[in-house]
Amino acid sequence: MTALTEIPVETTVDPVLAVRDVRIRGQVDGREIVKGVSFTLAPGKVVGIVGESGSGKTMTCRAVLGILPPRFEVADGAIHVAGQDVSALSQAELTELRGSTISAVFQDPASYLNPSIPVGKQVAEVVKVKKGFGRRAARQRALELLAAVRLRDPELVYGQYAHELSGGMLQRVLIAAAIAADPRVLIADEATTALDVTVQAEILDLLADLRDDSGLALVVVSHDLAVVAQLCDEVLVMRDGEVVEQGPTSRVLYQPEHEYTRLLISEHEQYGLDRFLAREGS
Ligand SMILES: Nc1ncnc2c1ncn2[C@@H]1O[C@H](COP(=O)(O)OP(=O)(O)OP(=O)(O)O)[C@@H](O)[C@H]1O
Repeated sequence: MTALTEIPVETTVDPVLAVRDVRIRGQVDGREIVKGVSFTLAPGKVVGIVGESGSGKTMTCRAVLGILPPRFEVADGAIHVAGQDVSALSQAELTELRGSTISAVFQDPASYLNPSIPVGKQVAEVVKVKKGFGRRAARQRALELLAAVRLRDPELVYGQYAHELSGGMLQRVLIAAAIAADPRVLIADEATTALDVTVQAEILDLLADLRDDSGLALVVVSHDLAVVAQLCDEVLVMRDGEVVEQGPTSRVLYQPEHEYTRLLISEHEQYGLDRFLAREGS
């Protein structure tokens, strides 16, 4: 009889996000602005999307979140979130999916907060709506979330208004709101772009901790290769709606095959990517 230990163990984990040959088209002029993007994301993994402005990074994310702007459509391909084909979902089901299974933070956090409601209350509101908590429990959970994103005095921050907080603190509040319903995927679209280098590094560390502690899978969109180098397992390089190169981050950064990737790397060397590459290689 075969010993149990000799039976091969299935190690493949179901992806939490699978994007297959997605094409996005403007319905007015028929222009294809994303021309076939594919990747899969397993729990606890991080995929990065880099490329110049207008290359289709944000539109790809918006398609994944089911929030393309009016008159844009996914013309071809498929998106599965936690095994569900998003094209088969109703608006109500998509709304339910957002926040609870897949969530996002963008640049300019202040614009996502109501200026006249204390920020903690806004996080508590997400907990109430998405988790069905009562008022007191939602407040308690919001305080825990503010602590989890390493805001130093959660009680104080809870009652503050957006204009009283720095950009880095606001981004932490937004991350707290984004993870309030325990999503499995978080999209960070240029989430650290507007922040100074030290605060950016702190937010990237925070995202890495969330990945390590809860198996959160991340999609990190950035025009900054150094950000992607720090966090991502796999990277997609986009230009004009096309993925010109894709693969494990270390391979793409060490042995870029595409001329455009080489250009991006040389442009970033002055921002410290060279230091990252030296550390990885040593
Ligand atoms: N709301 C919109 N209405 C019309 N066109 C849009 C809209 N948003 C994006 N586009 C167009 O879609 C294309 C892809 O834009 P997208 O925002 O995805 O690029 P990106 O790579 O995220 O750039 P950036 O780094 O500047 O955010 C661009 O040609 C852009 O002009």
